[in-house]
Amino acid sequence: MIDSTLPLLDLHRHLDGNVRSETILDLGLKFNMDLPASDVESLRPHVQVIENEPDLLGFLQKLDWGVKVLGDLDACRRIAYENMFDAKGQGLDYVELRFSPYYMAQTHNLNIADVVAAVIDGVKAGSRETGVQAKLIGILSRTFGVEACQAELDGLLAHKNELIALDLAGDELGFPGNLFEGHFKQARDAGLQITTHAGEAAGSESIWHAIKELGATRIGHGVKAIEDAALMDYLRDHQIGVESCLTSNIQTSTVASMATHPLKQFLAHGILATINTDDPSVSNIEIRHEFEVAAPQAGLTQAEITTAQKNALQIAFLSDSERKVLMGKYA
Ligand SMILES: O=c1[nH]cnc2c1ncn2[C@@H]1O[C@H](CO)[C@@H](O)[C@H]1O
Ligand SMILES: [Zn+2]
Repeated sequence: MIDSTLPLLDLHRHLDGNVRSETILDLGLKFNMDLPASDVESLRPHVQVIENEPDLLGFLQKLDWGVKVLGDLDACRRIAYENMFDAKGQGLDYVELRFSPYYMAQTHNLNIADVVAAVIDGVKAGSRETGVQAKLIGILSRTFGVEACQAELDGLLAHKNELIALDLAGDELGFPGNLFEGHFKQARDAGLQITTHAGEAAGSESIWHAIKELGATRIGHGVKAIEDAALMDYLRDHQIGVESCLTSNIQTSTVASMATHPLKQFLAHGILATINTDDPSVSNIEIRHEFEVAAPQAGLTQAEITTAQKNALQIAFLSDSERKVLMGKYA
């Protein structure tokens, strides 16, 4: 259960992995695109995980239609705006929304920095109207390679004051973190914090690299840390937060079953692990489901679920005063 005396946060949520089916259909019509279906039900298998995918890349394909229909900047703004209302509908008090502007810009050749501006604008408007607090994390989509990621970084840094952190997502096995050390140095020099997807498809060495070479102070997924006792201690001792995404990890076949998910062991070890959604519309889940169905299936007790909810407050990219404001609503 969600502890209703505490704020509810989602720290790992891709806004371009949470595009409504109705919006995909609507934008497909608007931009005269050849969609694989013309109603929500028949679109479902093209944009949602129906059965667990054999691997991460199979899962990631399901995000593609959500960005292919982004025919102009208004469309980018729209999905960002709608994400804030989805968050509100789930009772979220604070979200860190992440997005890959290169991925969003790619199909229709949009200007990357303009896509970033459109997303910022949509999230700000949505936040104002819903009262849900939001911060934005820029993503480098490693799948498109080193040069594309530099163009993506340039677009993000053009609006660095509106972003809180930089992430690295996509094909972790095909494009290891060492290819992106220069990118992350630029981001840190620009004042961004770092959280990267690591130890999802690749092993614990990818997590070590993210921390030591990319400067990550939080890790997305981090599942493979469970295979490395020294890393488990390091994460705890250095208060490196872990953004766990239970259902996503099953759907990508990163973890074989909910019962064997390492989140419970992360918490027992004293690691600041949290419960998050990843790509809500693609996974066909929401934060409530992760707390109320997935977490108990992963063996978490109510006390552990509450600890995860508290950990999110601690590791969120918030200043102390912002954290107090968020807590104040529940005092
Ligand atoms: O679970 C995940 N693991 C790795 N990369 C992901 C995941 N979900 C989405 N993306 C990646 O994030 C960018 C869009 O925000 C895309 O690069 C997408 O492939
Ligand atoms: Zn993710």
